[in-house]
Amino acid sequence: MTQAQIGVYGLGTMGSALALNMAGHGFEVAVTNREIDWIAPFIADAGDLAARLHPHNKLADFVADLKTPRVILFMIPSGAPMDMMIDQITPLLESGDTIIDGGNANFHDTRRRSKTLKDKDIHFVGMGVSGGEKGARHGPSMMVGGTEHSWHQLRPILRAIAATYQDNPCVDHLGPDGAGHFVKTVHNGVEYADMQVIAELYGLLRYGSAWPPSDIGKLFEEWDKGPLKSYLVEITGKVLQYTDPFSGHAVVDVIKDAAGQKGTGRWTVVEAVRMGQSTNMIEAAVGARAWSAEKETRQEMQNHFGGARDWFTVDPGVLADAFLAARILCYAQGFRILDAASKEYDWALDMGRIAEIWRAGCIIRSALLDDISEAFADQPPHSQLILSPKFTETLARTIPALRTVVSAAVTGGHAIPALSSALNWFDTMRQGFGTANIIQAQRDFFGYHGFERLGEDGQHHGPWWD
Ligand SMILES: NC(=O)C1=CN([C@@H]2O[C@H](COP(=O)(O)OP(=O)(O)OC[C@H]3O[C@@H](n4cnc5c(N)ncnc54)[C@H](OP(=O)(O)O)[C@@H]3O)[C@@H](O)[C@H]2O)C=CC1
Ligand SMILES: O=C(CO)[C@H](O)[C@H](O)COP(=O)(O)O
Repeated sequence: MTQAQIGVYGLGTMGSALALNMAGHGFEVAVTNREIDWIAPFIADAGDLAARLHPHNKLADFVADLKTPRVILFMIPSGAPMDMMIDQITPLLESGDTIIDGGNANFHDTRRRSKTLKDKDIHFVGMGVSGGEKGARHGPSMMVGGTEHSWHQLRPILRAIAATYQDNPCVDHLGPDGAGHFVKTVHNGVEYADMQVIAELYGLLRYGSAWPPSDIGKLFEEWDKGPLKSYLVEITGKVLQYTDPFSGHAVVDVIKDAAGQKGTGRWTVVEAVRMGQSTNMIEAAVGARAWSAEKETRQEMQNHFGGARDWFTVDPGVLADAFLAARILCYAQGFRILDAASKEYDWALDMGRIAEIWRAGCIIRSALLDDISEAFADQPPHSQLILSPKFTETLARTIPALRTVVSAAVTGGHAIPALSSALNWFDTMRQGFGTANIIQAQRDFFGYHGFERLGEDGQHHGPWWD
């Protein structure tokens, strides 16, 4: 039998879909799984593609079936399982082989693993994969970090299986070691914020204007035909129009309002803060998920304070503009963190290229990303999207709508952590002279920390120390 061109370890949701995608593009794929009972049913369900899938029950046989230098993709949970598998497989590998972690790993782990394996001349690739099961099966967006050697090995396979946008595969080598996983982490941070904004807009229409879920779904369907076009808007439109077969209610009404989270949103926030940045929309989204999980406390609070919200009468067109403004600000915050990390880790991330490979296949794909890639091509001042001529005009036009929505919602007692964070960030950034002079005066007063005087060099102290 021909040797396999790539091995896929982990036949869960993502690994099995990626293996089928590769086989569907003509690649010979060796496959295995921790629980070997899953392997035979996977092959049985693969139909014609089974001819190019090489199942193995033993790790040593799986490795031996691979062409050298070997390429092995792991699609398993991040953290300890990945370390354990690296320990198991490394003794079976040879110089020049590549291990890929396609899971949502913390990029610090990826950097550590790349360094450790480099000493054994094994290459380690941290690859962000986005698009969920369907994306993995029919075309994901993939963010690759690692060595040029590995990219050379992987490129033909990844370009073949990736989603395409105007014939351009949504995959690229973004930088060394943790670059790919960091970009995926920020992708997910943006995903959290965009989802939270959508949930807040839904809440305003549902609880402020008493729109039934199906009507809100139809509005999202409309929005998906214009500048707000995106995968998340599309699926929200669909989700809201489903009826629960058991109760006959809208499906959203039978889903517990407590959101899960696996860590990537939180990592985005932690890294942003560690680098002296802030991404208050993503912080708001991570926080909102955490608060949502405190359902009992919220119910107790409602008993004490009441959960009533005022009538909210804002035109859907105004909501759409507010959404567009918030979405621009959300992406802008994501790209600011990417820029900061790129400088700190010397990754030389190409922001325009990242926007390009996010245009199809991934969860945050949206019409706006096309404009963002063009905005980066024009080199916006200070690399800031909010200063890009491509967006300043749109922001000037849509911020009044965001202000209208935020003011009405806040006055009416509607919780809108992400929308209000977006506006707060915008208002902070448009003040050439803010209020941090007071912070500096306080710091100097209580701690002799010193401050800069306007137009003068050096550190100074206030008259309170004379
Ligand atoms: N689902 C999604 O939409 C996306 C997921 N990801 C990431 O992809 C990775 C896989 O996710 P997904 O396919 O959804 O997960 P699943 O739970 O569907 O599958 C997990 C796979 O990992 C294996 N596994 C679990 N624990 C271990 C272990 N300790 N050692 C070896 N193998 C183990 C499982 O084997 P077994 O069958 O024996 O349990 C199974 O093959 C994760 O890192 C996830 O964050 C990335 C993008 C999107
Ligand atoms: O990577 C993904 C999408 O891009 C995964 O679906 C991930 O699980 C989403 O994060 P969370 O589970 O925290 O919502």
